[in-house]
Amino acid sequence: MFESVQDNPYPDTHVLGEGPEPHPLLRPVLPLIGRWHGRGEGEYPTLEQDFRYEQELTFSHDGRPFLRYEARAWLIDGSGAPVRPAGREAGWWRVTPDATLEVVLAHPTGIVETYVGRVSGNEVEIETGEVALTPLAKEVTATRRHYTLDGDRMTVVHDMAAVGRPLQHHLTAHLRRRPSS
Ligand code: HEM
Repeated sequence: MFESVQDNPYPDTHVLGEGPEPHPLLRPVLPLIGRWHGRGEGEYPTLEQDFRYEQELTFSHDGRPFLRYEARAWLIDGSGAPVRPAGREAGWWRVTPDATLEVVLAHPTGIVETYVGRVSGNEVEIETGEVALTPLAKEVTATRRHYTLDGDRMTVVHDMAAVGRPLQHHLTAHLRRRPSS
């Protein structure tokens, strides 16, 4: 039987002050909540060329002590015109009672990462515990992300150890919080 049902009574929100009250354990990560958009630059020693990209991130919650996270990026040319879609990822940022972050991220490239990290003031740092790869995924053995928040601005630096190279810079993005709508 297909019974008629109502809208989900537990929606996510990415706007503080709208929707469910944030769980008290989310206090250290409240500044992340919102939609962010900006530009970045990337490199890796195995790549012939550096690249530029644009990226959108969303951190939202449903009143429980974790954030839902989603990010999409696309490459841009020197004039800022879109070239092609690039990295996408989605996952969950759990905040424990001692304010440790436990993060799980999944990528369409066959990579799943678990991270542990901390918030100190305006800085958030997470480092992989484990990286799982599907059979055709590129070899990634570790990654580290550093977020620096300054009100409605956020800088994200992403280092990775991949394809036989030690942990080093892959991406830096400068994002602004989008006005809530
Ligand atoms: C903003 C997000 C990202 C962008 C814009 C980006 C962009 C790129 C680009 C342009 C390349 C060169 C190959 C190609 O043209 O596709 C590349 C390679 C690569 N990226 Fe990223 N990337 C992003 C996120 C990530 C993440 C999250 C990971 C790992 C979890 C990752 C791992 C790799 C690896 C392993 C390579 C291949 C290196 C090689 O085979 O030499 N990237 N990335």
